[in-house]
This record gives sequence, C-alpha cells and structure tokens, in this order.
Amino acid sequence: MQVYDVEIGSRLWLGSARYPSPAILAEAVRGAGCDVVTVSLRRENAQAGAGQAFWALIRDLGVRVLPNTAGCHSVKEAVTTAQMAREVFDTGWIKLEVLGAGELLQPDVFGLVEAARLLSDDGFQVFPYTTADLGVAERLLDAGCRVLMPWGAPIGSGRGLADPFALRALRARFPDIPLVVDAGLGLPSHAAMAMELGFDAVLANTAVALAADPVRMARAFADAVCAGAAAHAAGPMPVRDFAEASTPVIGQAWRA
Ligand SMILES: CC(=O)[C@@H](O)[C@H](O)COP(=O)(O)O
Repeated sequence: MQVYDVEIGSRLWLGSARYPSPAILAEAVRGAGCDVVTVSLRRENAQAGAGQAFWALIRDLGVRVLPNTAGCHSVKEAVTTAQMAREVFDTGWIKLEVLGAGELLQPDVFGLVEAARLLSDDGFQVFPYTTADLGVAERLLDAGCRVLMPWGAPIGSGRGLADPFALRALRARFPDIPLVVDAGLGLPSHAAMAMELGFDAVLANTAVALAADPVRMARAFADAVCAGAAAHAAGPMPVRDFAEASTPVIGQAWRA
C-alpha cells in the first residue's frame, strides 16, 4: 500500500507500549514482518532515562516510525506533541490522537479536524485516529489528511469491530483513500475481518503486547491480516437471508 507517496510492505502496524520487555517488542515486530511502528512521545518522556534506549531500539528495528499524540486531550497539546515528535524522530508523519473526555478514549472529532488542519498546513503528514463517521472523514480529507485511521473499538478494549456497518460504509465512500483500522482489536480474527471489509491495514497494540506470548500473537495477527486481504481480493460470496441449495438437484454441478 502507498501512504503519502511511501510504499509500505506490511499491512500489520504495531504499537510499542505495554510489552513485557524491549526485547520482546523487538522480536514481535521482526517476527510479524511489521514495517510501521507507532511510538508515543509523551509516554517515553515520562520515563526518565528510558527514552534514549527506547529510541535506539526502535531505530535498530529499521521500521518506519509513526509517532503518535496518545494521551492528548486538546488541540494545543496534540500540536505541541507533534512538533516535538517531528524533531525527535526527524519525520513529518504523525498519528494524530485528540481524545475526548471519558473512559472510552473516543476521538474528539472537532478538535481532531482542527489539529489536523493546523498540522497539515505546517507540513505534517497526518494519520488521524478517528471514528468511522463519513462527515468527519470528509472534513479530515479537506484538512489535508491523505489517510484515515478509524477506530475498531475503544483503545485497549479488545472488542474488535464494534460497528462493521459504519466501517463498510467508510470503505465504500472512499475507495481510493488508504484506510487503516486502529484500536480495539483483541484477536487476529478481528484483524482478518477488517481486511475482509477491504481495509488497507490494521494497527494493533494491546492485543499483542498483553498476550501471554506477544511474539506468537504478533505472528498470528500477521497471518490473519494476510488471510483477510486474500479473501477480500478473492471476492467473497454475497450474504443471503435464506438458504440456497449448494448441491443442485438437476442440471450440472458447475456455475452457469
Ligand atoms: C499505541 C496506539 O497508538 C494506540 O493508541 C492504538 O490506537 C492502538 O490501540 P489498541 O491498543 O487497542 O490496539
């Protein structure tokens, strides 16, 4: 897939938080053949002294770093964090999170659009963490975004695709925009389902990091993403409300 004129090989993108150890994070990323890893500037800055070692580990992985503004609840906070991330990581890519109040960590779509416009005007390539709302998607594209990252479910919930209908509608409305399902995936089957709907990639963090064996789970997600993408390309059969005999009683067994 191509995002902001960059060719990306893997359709599984991983987060870098909450792994049991840096070594396990590295092994999970490598084992899954993952090309894009998102990192949080705020979290790492909070750990005095740990920051440098963490950056070095990520750099050594040879992946494309997608800094994020996780934990930002205002436009100002998100924009400032993005500007710091650009300096630290020497990239204009930013996964933009502007979170609303409350325990769902739902995107604040008004703040998100405003921050996306400010950052796009400042030369950033913005990857907005958004809902699947079509109107918001239009506004984000107007603001300069060339990729959208709709949520599957609330961050860290592991619930999978809470609203497949909305995601399907988003895919149908924007066939040429790279769409990456971000957040809320709990199982490889959730990732496969997103790919079967025609999404270009998925981003998962908690499901992999909190698995009993994160390396194995990362590989399972990678396999699921491949299977889902292959199924989408193969053209799934239409879903029916009623039975249709799969073995014709008369005539030949082949499709007409
Ligand atoms: C790490 C990161 O960017 C998360 O905010 C992201 O949205 C992934 O969510 P899950 O942890 O639910 O996979």
